[in-house]
Amino acid sequence: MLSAEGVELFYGETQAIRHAEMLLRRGEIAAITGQSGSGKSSLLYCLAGVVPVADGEVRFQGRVLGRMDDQDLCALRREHFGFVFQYGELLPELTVDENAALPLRLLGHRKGPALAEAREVLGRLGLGKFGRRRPSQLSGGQCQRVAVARALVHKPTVVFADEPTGSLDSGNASAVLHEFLTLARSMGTAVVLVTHDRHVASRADSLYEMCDGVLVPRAREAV
Ligand SMILES: Nc1ncnc2c1ncn2[C@@H]1O[C@H](COP(=O)(O)OP(=O)(O)OP(=O)(O)O)[C@@H](O)[C@H]1O
Repeated sequence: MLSAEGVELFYGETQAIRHAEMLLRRGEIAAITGQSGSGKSSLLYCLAGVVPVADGEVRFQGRVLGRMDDQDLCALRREHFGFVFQYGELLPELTVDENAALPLRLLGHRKGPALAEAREVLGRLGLGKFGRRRPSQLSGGQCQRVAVARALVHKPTVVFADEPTGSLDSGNASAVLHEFLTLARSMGTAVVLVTHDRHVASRADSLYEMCDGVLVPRAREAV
């Protein structure tokens, strides 16, 4: 469904990704661990078509992202991809419901049905009562759940999650991650999860380690 074939990425003289090979199947949860600065986030951006690769190809459902024009790539990302970042990156002026409904609004859904969908997903994450609050009125864990709801509300094909629980304490991180992966699995959504946390990575179907720009597949027992 999503693949990287010989992907290379440079920032000026710095080579961030060296010939990365990866295959993500429908509904698969893949985790990428590795030291700070090893290139995990950079690979995520390549896979999501956010940065153009210097060499090699990223393919999504048979289409080479690097050969698509900006408009088509944006439309593909909007429909098929979801994103969760370390700090939820919620919009402070919108309510929780409105934040979670954003991807549907960007896809052209009317406000009422989009909010109803958002409330349904928020409810599955235990936030049914918080829809009318602003993000500033939520805890860190609740904000990350809203970010998860926003990433999944449009039932994307794949969610890219960059340290989605990195800002939370370990108990909270574990709970949010469990809810995130359970919801993604129930929707058949694939996840590429970047994390420093090897325990978090052990919940994935497939594991990779990024070592100085080189992506190395790892056996589950190695974690
Ligand atoms: N915009 C940029 N311009 C120049 N160099 C960059 C840029 N972004 C990242 N880098 C460099 O590319 C390399 C990989 O960075 P990247 O953020 O992908 O690593 P990471 O494994 O995600 O790190 P962390 O776990 O700390 O987030 C690092 O050497 C970093 O300094």
